Parts: sequence; C-alpha cells; structure tokens
Amino acid sequence: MHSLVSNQSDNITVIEIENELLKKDIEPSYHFPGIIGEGVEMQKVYRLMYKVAESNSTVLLLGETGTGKEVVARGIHQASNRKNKPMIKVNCAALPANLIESELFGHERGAFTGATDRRIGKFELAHGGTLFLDEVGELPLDLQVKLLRVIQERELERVGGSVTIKVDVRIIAATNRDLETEVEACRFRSDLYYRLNVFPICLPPLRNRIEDIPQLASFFLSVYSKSSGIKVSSISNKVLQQLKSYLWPGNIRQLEHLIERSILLSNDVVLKEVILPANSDAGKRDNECFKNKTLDDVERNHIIDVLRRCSGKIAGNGGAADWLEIPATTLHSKMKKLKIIREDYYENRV
Ligand SMILES: Nc1ncnc2c1ncn2[C@@H]1O[C@H](COP(=O)(O)OP(=O)(O)OP(=O)(O)O)[C@@H](O)[C@H]1O
Repeated sequence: MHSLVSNQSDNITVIEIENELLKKDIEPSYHFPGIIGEGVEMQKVYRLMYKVAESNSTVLLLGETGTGKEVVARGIHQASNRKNKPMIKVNCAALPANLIESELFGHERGAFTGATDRRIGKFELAHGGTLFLDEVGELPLDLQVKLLRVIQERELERVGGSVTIKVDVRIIAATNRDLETEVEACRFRSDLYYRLNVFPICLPPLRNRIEDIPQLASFFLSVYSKSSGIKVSSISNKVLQQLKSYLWPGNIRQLEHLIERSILLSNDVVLKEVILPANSDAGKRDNECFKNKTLDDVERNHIIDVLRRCSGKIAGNGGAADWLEIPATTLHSKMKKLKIIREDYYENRV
C-alpha cells in the first residue's frame, strides 16, 4: 500500500515536471496596462508581478530612481483582489521624522501640541487595500520598530490612543538604497528588512533595457504632443540612436522629461533633435540590486512567507499548497530543491 501511494505521487511529480517543461516552451508574455516595455528584462518583472499580485505577500521593489517602482506598485495593486480598495502611498523621505508616525498610524485629538482633531493614518486609510511605502530606506530607526510591529501583528494604536485597531493591509515597499548595506551599517533594522524582503522585485535600469527605448519614447511623444497641442508624431532614426546610446542615470523619468522638453522646442512633426547631457560615470554602475537575487531566491522567500502565514501547515484546507494553488507533492519537491527546512518558517513566538 505504502509503495502504491509513493508510486502514485512519483507519477504525479513526473507529470508535473513534464508540464513545467512544456509550459516553459510556451511561456506567455505578460502585459500590465499603462506599463510600457515588452523587452526581456521587463518580461521578467511582469512575470514576478503576475505571480505575486493575487497573494497578500509583502513586495519589496528595488531599483534606481525613475525606474518605475511606483508604476509597478500600482500594476500589482490593480492586478490584485484588492483593486477596488485604495492604494495609499506614503513617501517616507518626504516627511519630517516627527510627523511620519501620525501620518502612518494617525493620532487622537490632543495627542500632541497642534493635534486639534483626530486624524486617521495611512494604514487605516489603506484598510482592505494596499499601502505603498515609498523610499522605505529613509524611515528613522524608531519608526522602523513601530512599522515592524504593525507588519507582524496587523494592528496598531493611533498616536495618543489606547484602542488597538486591526488593519488588513497589503504592503508594497520601495527603495533605491541597497538595504543590505543599510543593515550592515546599522541604519536599517535587519528584522524589518527580512519582513519586507519577502518577495523582492528588481527593476532594471533603462540602460539595461534599450530595446524598450523606442516604445517608451513614442509613448511619451504621444502623451506630451497631445497635452502641449504641438504636433510631433515621430522620432528620427538619428535621435533614436542617440537615445539608445545614452546611459540614463535618471532612467525613465529622465527620458520622459527629455521628450516633454524636446517637443516644446521642436518645430517639425518629426523629432530631429534632443539635447542630452554628457554621459557620466554614475550611469555606468552595475545594478547592485541584482546581486544574489535569483528567481530561486525569490521563490524560496515567497514559499517561506506563505508557510509562516499558514503556521507551517503544508497540505489540506488552508495549507500552504492550497494557498499557492499547487499540489502538496509539488510544494514538497520545491521545498526540497530550495532547501527549505522547518526552522525557516516555524517561529516560536514568545
Ligand atoms: N514602464 C513604464 N511605462 C510608462 N511610464 C513609466 C514606466 N516606468 C516609469 N514610468 C514613468 O516614469 C516616471 C518615474 O516612474 P516612478 O515614479 O514609478 O519611478 P520610481 O522608481 O518610483 O522613482 P523614485 O525612486 O525616484 O521614486 C513616472 O512619470 C512614470 O509614469
């Protein structure tokens, strides 16, 4: 009897492996509305977005400034079951340290001088939806502790309040810092880093996806031609060549602004001239955030997170396999392959 069961599960595994191989041959190309770029680097990003969107897992978006982290955060939110609830954005770098706490968690009337009314914080506003923590690497250390608690417990108290409020929020965080370096330098708490780094997605710099430049440039051309009322409908080959050989330290944002400016200066329906600054060494840096982030790393982190949320339950109703929508046998083989052991996901909470 025992060998029959194990043979059956072996057969299932073989069929699944064959299916996986077949799927690889017909890997679909993904598309997210409003996100331009069909090249191979963005296909990798879309694939990860697609895989994570419908889960509740925390996503960490990494990439240089202007690479589209906010655009991707919105894409994930729109593709999730939370799309009819708000996505609330907090820019952790834009607020003075003393205001971020009440911005995130809200405050009660009289909590501090100037708190003349009760204020609902962004966590509560995002209830049922998504909270986008932009520039999370800039968060002061004392607030990192408070954020960690809300992420772990999904509950908070408003500043000056004593009532505990439960929140159902999906977190997407973004940073252009190398958080591992920040952790080593003791500027970012390692426990918060591990909580956020559940499903990292690295956005490629524009210089690594030059195949997308013509499409992005035409997209911005049509947007800004329309909004400015100046008819410029195509781009000369010479300009396209220039755009492709530039290193784009400011990434897509820089390309967008360049096209906007060039339209205003153009007096032809074909864009024949753009004024690009000289390439600097800053743009030549390798994209650090790709370091040690293979698809296996991403998959491993995601499985561990799901296992934690399912309190270590693998099979059956409410188990991790159920959540991941794969057979328990597949999950077992993935765990074996990715060397996931009980200690990775079973926490002894005090
Ligand atoms: N794939 C894309 N398709 C269309 N527009 C894009 C894309 N990626 C980025 N953009 C545009 O480029 C600009 C910068 O994008 P975004 O703000 O998402 O970048 P970011 O990585 O969050 O930047 P920062 O780190 O500076 O906050 C925005 O105007 C956005 O609309």
